[in-house]
Amino acid sequence: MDAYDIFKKLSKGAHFDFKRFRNDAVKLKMIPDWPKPPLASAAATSKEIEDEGESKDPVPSDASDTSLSLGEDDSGLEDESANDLEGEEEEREEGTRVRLLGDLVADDGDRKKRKRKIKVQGPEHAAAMHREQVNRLKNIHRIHAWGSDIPEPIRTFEDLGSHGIHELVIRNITKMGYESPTPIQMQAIPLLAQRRELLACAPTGSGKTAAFLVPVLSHLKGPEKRGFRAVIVAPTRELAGQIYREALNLAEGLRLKIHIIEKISKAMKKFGPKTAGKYDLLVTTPNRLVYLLKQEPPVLSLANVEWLIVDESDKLFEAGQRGFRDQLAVIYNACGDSSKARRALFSATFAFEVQEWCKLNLDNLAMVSIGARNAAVDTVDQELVYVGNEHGKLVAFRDLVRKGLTPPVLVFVQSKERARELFHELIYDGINVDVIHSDRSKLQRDNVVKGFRRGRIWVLICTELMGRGMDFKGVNLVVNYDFPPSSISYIHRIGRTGRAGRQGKAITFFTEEDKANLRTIAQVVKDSGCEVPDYMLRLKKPTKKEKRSLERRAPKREPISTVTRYDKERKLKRM
Ligand SMILES: Nc1ncnc2c1ncn2[C@@H]1O[C@H](COP(=O)(O)OP(=O)(O)OP(=O)(O)O)[C@@H](O)[C@H]1O
Repeated sequence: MDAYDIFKKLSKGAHFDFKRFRNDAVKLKMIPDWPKPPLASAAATSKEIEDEGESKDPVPSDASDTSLSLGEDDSGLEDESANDLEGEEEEREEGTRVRLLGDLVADDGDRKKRKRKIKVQGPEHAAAMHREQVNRLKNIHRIHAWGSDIPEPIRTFEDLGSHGIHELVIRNITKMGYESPTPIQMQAIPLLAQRRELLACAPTGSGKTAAFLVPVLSHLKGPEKRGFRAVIVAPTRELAGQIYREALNLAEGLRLKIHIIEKISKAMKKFGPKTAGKYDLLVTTPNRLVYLLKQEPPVLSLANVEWLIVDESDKLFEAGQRGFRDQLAVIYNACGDSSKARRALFSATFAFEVQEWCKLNLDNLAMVSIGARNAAVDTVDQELVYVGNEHGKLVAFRDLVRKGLTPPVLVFVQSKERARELFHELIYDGINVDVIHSDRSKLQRDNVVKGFRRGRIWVLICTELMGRGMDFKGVNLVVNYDFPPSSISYIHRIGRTGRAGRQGKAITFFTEEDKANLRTIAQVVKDSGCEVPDYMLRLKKPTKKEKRSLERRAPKREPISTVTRYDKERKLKRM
């Protein structure tokens, strides 16, 4: 048996790529060296190739650049010829001999296999491949979507054009330096562009604001002088202010009139019947809006509203804030033709009650969730530090300062009083520190936020007020001076750092008082990839009742003061 025979035997049933091995075959004088055919014939259909295979003529003159394949069709996956091939196959008998090289022939023993493979190709095959790619994209970005007719996620911002997004908005996205869409933007924008009602849940700092602003602004297109056509509701005025600024940036050039309700008294004068018509988009907290709507006659009209967006929806629905559902009903009912008004709710954390409410109230609901629900972002390096007692917290914080803090730093405490106390302790330590809580005037709050953004304030002491939605670029460290009341609060607080893919750090102090919630929060820390001591995960789980009571009432703590009770008692004894 010579090499030729061996090759013949070995190549039986094999795929032979004529394009790749033609030179070798010519060198071995297995086939004559014909000139290359023009491209047109290289693109000969599979049917032609198969017909050749049946030909009596051993090597037709234009066969040299076609791939003869067993088990595969190289005519192109989406080529209709694949379908032709299918028909052809049915008529063939088993055991046909197929030409491999020159006069080399092999029994087509793989006939059945080939039949099956060829059959799945064609338009259905292309559709299956496409679905597979979409699924892969969703898996990579951990996009989960539920509902009927969910559109495909976009891959790039260029794809927005095919979803009808206004070209000026696309230009503004680029101007803002956003290079590619975040997972929530990939899926939520096409859904909202189809005017679907939506419940969306995506991690802190993952670009939810743009995910709703882009389709809403694009839908508004330009000024229409019909009054508000979109309303965005957020839980705090600081967050409303932030959304307002992002809306102005994304809407540049659209000439839309975007308004934020800062002061009720101002709004009362502003929205007279003559002026109300000139606004297009309203950003507000629910209390202010409901107050204005409940005036007789209502101070503003939502008769032409087409979009109602709720940011930080689970905060607004939180237990004890039962009122918000009623407020939302007041707002929604004020939207003239409510069937025209589409609603979308966004948050970083998922609440079962919100989902149930949406299922009950929203029309043809779509739900999107990115990654694991109620998880901390994995870009934050987290640490839980036992500090013994209240005095230990001050010592530990001063130790952090001594070792060198890299500003900006956010420090969370559980109440306004404690925010004040900590501020008075730290103000003499020579660090640029300030404090924000709901007792400070609006002007003071605005100035503090501005100062922190501009780097004038290095350490900002705050209450839960700053926990939601606030986007301070480059916060390096979050310190939970007081243990958070729940894992949800923990996720939002530490989410002020490690935003938009940046790295961040979070340090959480705990004492004996915080044992009840320690296990739950330690689990969140562990799930996001950080280390926690095993004993924490073995602690007793808090009951639902305990959890709820902790959420409502933070543990009573010693005042924040360098002078401890022990020192005070000793001082008194000496007197
Ligand atoms: N596609 C993008 N590419 C880069 N940066 C982006 C993109 N989209 C948004 N950002 C930026 O990411 C940061 C976080 O965005 P945003 O405040 O909307 O987050 P979020 O998901 O609403 O967070 P939170 O849950 O804390 O409210 C912002 O500074 C925003 O400018």
